[in-house]
Amino acid sequence: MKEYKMFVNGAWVNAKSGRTDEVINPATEDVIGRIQHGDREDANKVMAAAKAAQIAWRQQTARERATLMRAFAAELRNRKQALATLLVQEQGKLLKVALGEVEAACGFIEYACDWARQMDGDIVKSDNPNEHIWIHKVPRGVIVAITAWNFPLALAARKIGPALIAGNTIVVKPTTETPLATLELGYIAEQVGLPKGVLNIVTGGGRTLGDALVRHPDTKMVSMTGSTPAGQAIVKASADNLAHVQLELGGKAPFIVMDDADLEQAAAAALHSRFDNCGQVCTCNERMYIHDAVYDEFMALFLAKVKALKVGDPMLEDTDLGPKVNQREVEAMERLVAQSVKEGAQIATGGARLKEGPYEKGFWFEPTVLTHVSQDMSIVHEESFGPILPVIRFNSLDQVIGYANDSDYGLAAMVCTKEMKTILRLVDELEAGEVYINRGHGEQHQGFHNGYKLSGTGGEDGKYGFEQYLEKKTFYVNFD
Ligand SMILES: NC(=O)C1=CN([C@@H]2O[C@H](COP(=O)(O)OP(=O)(O)OC[C@H]3O[C@@H](n4cnc5c(N)ncnc54)[C@H](OP(=O)(O)O)[C@@H]3O)[C@@H](O)[C@H]2O)C=CC1
Ligand SMILES: O=C(O)[C@@H](O)[C@@H]1OC[C@H](O)[C@H]1O
Repeated sequence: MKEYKMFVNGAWVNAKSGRTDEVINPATEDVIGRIQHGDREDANKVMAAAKAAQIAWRQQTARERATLMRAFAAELRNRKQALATLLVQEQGKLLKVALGEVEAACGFIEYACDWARQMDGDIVKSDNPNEHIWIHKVPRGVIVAITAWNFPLALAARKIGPALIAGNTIVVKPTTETPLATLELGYIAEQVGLPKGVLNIVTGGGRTLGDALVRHPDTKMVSMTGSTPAGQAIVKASADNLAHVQLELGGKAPFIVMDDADLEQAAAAALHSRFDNCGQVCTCNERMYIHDAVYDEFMALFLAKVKALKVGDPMLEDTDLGPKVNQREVEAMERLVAQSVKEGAQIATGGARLKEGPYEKGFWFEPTVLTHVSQDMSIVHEESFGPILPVIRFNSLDQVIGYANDSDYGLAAMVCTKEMKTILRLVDELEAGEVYINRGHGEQHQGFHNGYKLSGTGGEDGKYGFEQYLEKKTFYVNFD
């Protein structure tokens, strides 16, 4: 087991409180790490360090910052196996998914580095003679990054990359559930010679340390990934300093199989998009709509695939699902299934927590498919963020667009169809920021990960995500 301190101003420090928290392995319930329990006092110290460091950091050229960050990404890649193993231990994700997460983290940083010589501004003609209007893009200052437990390393890199290339400094607060791989980034910062105070990593509860960071007067932007309630609390807390807030929150993505779909392709995509990372991906297939004309054929294909899924040791190559991340989450699965059955749903497969034999320790749940589900049931509207899939039949495009939009969320949607008219209608009518046609979920760095409704605000990734780490400054230069 490893003891971690907080990485503040280039040094490893203890929390002022002297308190620590344990991190457990969700597959074994073993304690695998101990972290500092930071709080409001620690927030002031780390913000002062980040603010002081930002002056020299923004004065470096973007190319110099990118050179350092490319070295950072290269060292991250050098440590891929060890970091992936740590991600498996703290989050329970499959080793192959964890290896992909480390690569995604490298990619997020390298994508940001590509922007180093793309940052531009505007020169605009003035209405006044002998006057220029210059619109400059400048860094915001200190960025606070708050991340969730499902892809902790990638979510941190997604924010660190653009923040630092744009000339900001950053304070990262990972979730107390899965902070270890993120803390390892401090050692990489040391190794590549990132100036002190540019990257800071602190640990502690969101409602205490996180809240103090959000409220701090020197916080110029908060980029948070997590649940909708936490995101809403952050917006309220940021009102005092009016920090720019970028939120990636909950989702309830519909997976729609039209009557003209390639059913084998659709079944494979639906399976991956529900059970990837044990259903703990924000863009997962959270509710599936199957056209009446293909329902029986599709469900026979799909259920056979679900029943073949293997739940077990996430380190093993032939495992399909690891454990849920903690006790609270696996109990939430039990609650959701019980409530669904009470409301009239039927369990087509799965439905129970695994507790016997190799599952005696850990937080295991069966891959679950619910049928005879109606649109008004709670499972169709409440995010499960786990291996539970309600299935609903539909008989027209109008009906299924209405079902899909009947949600407080609007992060992602998946639609299997070959019909161009259908796809073009979805551009206009589907209330989701990210739509996948004929494939399952999986963003790319150059896209734009953008939640509608209660799924978030601001969006991140790509050109539009990078731009949010820059502020505009307009000069009216008169030379009469
Ligand atoms: N849209 C997207 O891209 C993604 C969305 N998610 C969503 O995240 C949720 C699961 O992640 P989970 O970690 O449980 O989410 P939480 O909202 O519980 O926590 C996310 C982060 O926010 C912190 N936090 C919580 N409350 C506050 C607060 N009032 N002020 C400041 N910080 C706070 C947490 O700290 P701590 O935990 O230490 O208390 C944690 O670091 C799901 O709803 C999922 O849909 C997940 C990944 C991606
Ligand atoms: O946050 C999520 O759940 C997804 O955006 C996930 O996070 C990092 C990966 O690259 C994405 O698939």
